[in-house]
Amino acid sequence: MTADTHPDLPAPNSEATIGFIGAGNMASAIIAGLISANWPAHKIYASNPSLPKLERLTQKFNIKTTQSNQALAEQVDILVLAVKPQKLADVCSQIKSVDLSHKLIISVAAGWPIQRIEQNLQQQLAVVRTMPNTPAFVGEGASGLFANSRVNQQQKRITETIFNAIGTTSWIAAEAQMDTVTAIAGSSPAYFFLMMESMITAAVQAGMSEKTAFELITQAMKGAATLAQSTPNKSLEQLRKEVTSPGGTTAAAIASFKSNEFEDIVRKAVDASIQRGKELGQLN
Ligand SMILES: NC(=O)C1=CN([C@@H]2O[C@H](COP(=O)(O)OP(=O)(O)OC[C@H]3O[C@@H](n4cnc5c(N)ncnc54)[C@H](OP(=O)(O)O)[C@@H]3O)[C@@H](O)[C@H]2O)C=CC1
Ligand SMILES: O=C(O)[C@@H]1CCC=N1
Repeated sequence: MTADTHPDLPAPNSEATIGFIGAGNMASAIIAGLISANWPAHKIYASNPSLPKLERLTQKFNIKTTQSNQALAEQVDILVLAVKPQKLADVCSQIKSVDLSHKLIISVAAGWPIQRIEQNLQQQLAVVRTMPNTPAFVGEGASGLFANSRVNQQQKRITETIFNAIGTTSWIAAEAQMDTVTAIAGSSPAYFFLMMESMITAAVQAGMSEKTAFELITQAMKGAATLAQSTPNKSLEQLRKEVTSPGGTTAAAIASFKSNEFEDIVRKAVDASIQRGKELGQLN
């Protein structure tokens, strides 16, 4: 056996059992991605305190569900911690008696450092800390991944397989950067939604129908992102300048953004998110 193989985990070919503690938004998005990627439904488990969310997942995907986190933790090869950071200590105390040493632990919780997860579970474990985002619901997620030193290559590949099912994945070199990943990728869809909401409000005030404004604005945002991704030889600044005719309409809007310190507003928001991530990682 090499360091890259693990006796209890099959190759990353959807053969392992995977269980989600917490059957909310992120768990549902990842489960939907796994099902689309042909992960067998009978190898996917979810646990949650309230039944309706479990029933919805069973109806939609025919996965296995339980209200017992402990039973789920005992059953699966890959355990995904998908509860709010404020609930993670409770979950850890419910499952710490389970021997997790041969399992891969994946956390999607904001803030919580891997070391704190291990401390709360009272075990040294192979843990991947991840930060996906809600565009995962449409297969367009962006997930940052960080593995501790106990995670082997096979476990890294299986983590990539899971998160590639909901979008793109980027391995992050230092765990300290995970709060930044949260600020710029986990949380950022909300910033873009706020931007689009604000633009729709402005367009409606200028007399346009909300429907037309929605169509134009969402497509413009999607198009700008696609253009940036498909033109790697041009910087974002260059792309921006190509829109901005001297003395034109864009220049007027950009000047207004700048005079209202848009860049400073964005920097402060990202810093606030990073700071909150650090706090969530320490809250009891
Ligand atoms: N939403 C997002 O955009 C992103 C979220 N995350 C992270 O993902 C995690 C989950 O967030 P999200 O899916 O949005 O949250 P949700 O509230 O949608 O899901 C959390 C789920 O956990 C359940 N839950 C609560 N207590 C327990 C418990 N003791 N045992 C098992 N399940 C429990 C809740 O059940 P009930 O509702 O019945 O109480 C709920 O279904 C968070 O840690 C968050 O930081 C990461 C990236 C993006
Ligand atoms: O707002 C939050 O705390 C979570 C983490 C990233 C997105 N939602």
